[in-house]
Amino acid sequence: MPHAHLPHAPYPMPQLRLEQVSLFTKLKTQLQGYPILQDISFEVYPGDCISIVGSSGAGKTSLLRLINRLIEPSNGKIYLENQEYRQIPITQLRQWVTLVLQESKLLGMTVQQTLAYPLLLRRLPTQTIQQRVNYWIEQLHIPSEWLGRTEVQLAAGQRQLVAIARALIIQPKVLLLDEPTSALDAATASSLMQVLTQLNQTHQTTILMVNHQMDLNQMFCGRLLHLQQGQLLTDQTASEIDWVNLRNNLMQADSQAAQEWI
Ligand SMILES: Nc1ncnc2c1ncn2[C@@H]1O[C@H](COP(=O)(O)OP(=O)(O)OP(=O)(O)O)[C@@H](O)[C@H]1O
Repeated sequence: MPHAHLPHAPYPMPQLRLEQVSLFTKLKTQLQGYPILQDISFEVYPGDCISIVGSSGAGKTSLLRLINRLIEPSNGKIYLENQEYRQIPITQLRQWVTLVLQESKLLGMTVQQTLAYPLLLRRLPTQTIQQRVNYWIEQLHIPSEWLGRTEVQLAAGQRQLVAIARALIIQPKVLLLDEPTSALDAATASSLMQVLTQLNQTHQTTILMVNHQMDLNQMFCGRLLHLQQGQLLTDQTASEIDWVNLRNNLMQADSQAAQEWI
């Protein structure tokens, strides 16, 4: 979709490129693989803020998992800055492209330990670790009284904020978020989206997020990918989207899917 890339004309190459990516799962009872994603191609440029929408089962989470290389495509290729994914050491790839899942675990650590841990692994000096932890706590408005708490002492939305801070602390180039605001109340969701937008604009951190909350998509995202039954139906900039029509389509698709399940 060339129109979606016009604002990025000065960039010589895309940051991420998916080239005819398909994903099939093969169940023992099936002769043929079951298609989860089919023939997906798109490019992402530094500083893009992209929402991925689609009805339940459309393949949104699978797409994020492919881009984080938690799973491999059955066909097609994924590139980061022109390097094919399989050529990039996995630890390096995950430093550059970080995924925050919907249900994040803090692995029994306190919030303070959770945030410091990725930096300890990278053997950064104690003072740098503390400075970076403090910076992201402040950016995401995480209250200092949470720092000594473990995940059982945090509500789902609070855990989600900490998991996002833990992802940002390693300063990824691309941040992948799976329904980051679903467990948050409206005010916290909106303030998180503002922080993410600011991050996107000031640090050029690229954001790809699955988000069902269309009002937030409309307010904060510059581009939207619409998946339907594993295919990329549209790839549009925010100004090109007919939001009313899109909401109706998604609601209709979800109610049809629900009827098929009954
Ligand atoms: N490991 C797997 N094995 C078999 N089928 C899978 C696997 N992972 C996903 N699927 C199937 O692939 C399809 C897409 O799943 P995915 O979770 O990517 O969709 P989604 O758009 O994120 O849905 P939701 O909005 O409900 O989270 C679904 O039909 C799902 O059941």
